[in-house]
Amino acid sequence: MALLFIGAGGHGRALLELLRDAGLPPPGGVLDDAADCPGLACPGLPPVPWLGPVARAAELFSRKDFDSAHVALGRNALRRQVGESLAAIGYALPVLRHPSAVIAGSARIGPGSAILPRAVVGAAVEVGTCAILNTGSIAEHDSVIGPACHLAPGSVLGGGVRLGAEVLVGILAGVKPGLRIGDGAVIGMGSAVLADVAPGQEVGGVPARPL
Ligand SMILES: CC(=O)SCCNC(=O)CCNC(=O)[C@H](O)C(C)(C)COP(=O)(O)OP(=O)(O)OC[C@H]1O[C@@H](n2cnc3c(N)ncnc32)[C@H](O)[C@@H]1OP(=O)(O)O
Repeated sequence: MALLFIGAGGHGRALLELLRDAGLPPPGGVLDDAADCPGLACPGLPPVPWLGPVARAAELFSRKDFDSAHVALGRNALRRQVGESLAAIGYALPVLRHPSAVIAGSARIGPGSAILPRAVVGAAVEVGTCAILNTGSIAEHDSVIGPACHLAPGSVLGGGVRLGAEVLVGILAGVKPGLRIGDGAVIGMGSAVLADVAPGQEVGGVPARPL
């Protein structure tokens, strides 16, 4: 059965390329709440038809049109919420992994996560559900990445960093080994994080300070 995508935006396009590079078939359809959604399109790839709003997921599952899905939404909290509701319906949430990603054999990747080109996941790393490890990001050994976190392109977690749920580590940001970053925190792009970050806190700069 075909894969259903949720979200017809830029992250969805990145994942279409990932599927092609991995030699996997494109999704059979996409759900998106935008009323005028044209479907998911990327030059040179077959268009993915829009099948309606996200609320149609249960009906499509019960009709046996789809049995697996991927949430291609950039907003962490929404991606987690939609991923959990799809899992409750019964959808399988496969990990989408680009062939150029390097994932240690001892790492564990949660269902619904996406590992983009040249991401590196080190020894004994644990990644929760519906995470995005974006292009060229690095999670060093023993790091723990909570559900629906996003390591943006080029960001780096030193060894043993612990991220709560729904943390955004911005483009090219770095986190010193062993630190803890609380649920929902935002690490601004280009930051150097040298101390723990509280839940919900937004930090930026070198060294990173509350914004
Ligand atoms: C494939 C992809 O594209 S994945 C994309 C992933 N997304 C990212 O990596 C982006 C992460 N987001 C950021 O870094 C943002 O700048 C945020 C979330 C930290 C702040 O965004 P906003 O709330 O819109 O803040 P805004 O731009 O209004 O700036 C507010 C202040 O913080 C400062 N600031 C913003 N971002 C940073 C940063 N990364 N580092 C240091 N200072 C910053 C601004 O200079 C400004 O300071 P001022 O008030 O003295 O002028």
